[in-house]
Amino acid sequence: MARKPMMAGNWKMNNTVAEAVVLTQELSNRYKGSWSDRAEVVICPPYVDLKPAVTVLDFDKTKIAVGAQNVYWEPKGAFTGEISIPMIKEIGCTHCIVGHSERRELFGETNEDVNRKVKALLAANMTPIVCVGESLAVRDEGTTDEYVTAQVRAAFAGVEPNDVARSIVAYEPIWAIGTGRTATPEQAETVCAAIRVTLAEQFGPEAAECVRILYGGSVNPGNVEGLMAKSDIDGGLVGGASLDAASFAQLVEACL
Ligand SMILES: O=C(CO)COP(=O)(O)O
Repeated sequence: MARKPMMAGNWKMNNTVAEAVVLTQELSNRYKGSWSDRAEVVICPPYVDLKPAVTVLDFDKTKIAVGAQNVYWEPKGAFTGEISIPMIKEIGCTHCIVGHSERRELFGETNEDVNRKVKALLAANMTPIVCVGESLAVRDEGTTDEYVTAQVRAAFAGVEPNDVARSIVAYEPIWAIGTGRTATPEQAETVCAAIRVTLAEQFGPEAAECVRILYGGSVNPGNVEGLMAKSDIDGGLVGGASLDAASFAQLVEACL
């Protein structure tokens, strides 16, 4: 089954509003939706940049979608410092990263939190980009597949197959994030294939065949082609290289 490739940029905690406007203008000048029948492009800026990014990118023109990097599952209330799904949806976000390893490691996000966020986003008809990935210690123990597939099962526990089918999974080995040390295409494909097998076992082969599985971790214009050539890798979730319009454009072109 042909899955539409996706290139997603995770800006992390980078770019003020003024900087975000410049970068999104550069992106908008480059794309103008010319590739949109062959790939989906999403950028995930910090919260304060979301509305300016939606405005500048003008999805109808560029087909570049905007996602948040995190969200809380309750719709409103006394949750100081949190941002709700209705808030990001109203300003035009369609996607949201969930369970990034930085949120799990630095902010104590658990598999249960990830599951709540995934369910709440799907209930709001938004697209979760669910991040999973092992530490170097887990890889050295030889239990990567078990660890990552357990994260996938936990993230989608209790979710209906048709909702799983419209979700995105991003496999991001922690040891490859921001380190310049990319997983080899073979290493990445092995885990992405294991993720798809797990999804098929849990939710049926049809749903599993629809799920886009992205690879993330030091993706750059020099290594993207080899990764994208793998059958279970449907795109990338990119940090550093998404902060520069020219290099992000190269990544998008590589997945067309
Ligand atoms: O964490 C990542 C994307 O979510 C990957 O970051 P880098 O591309 O900077 O390694």
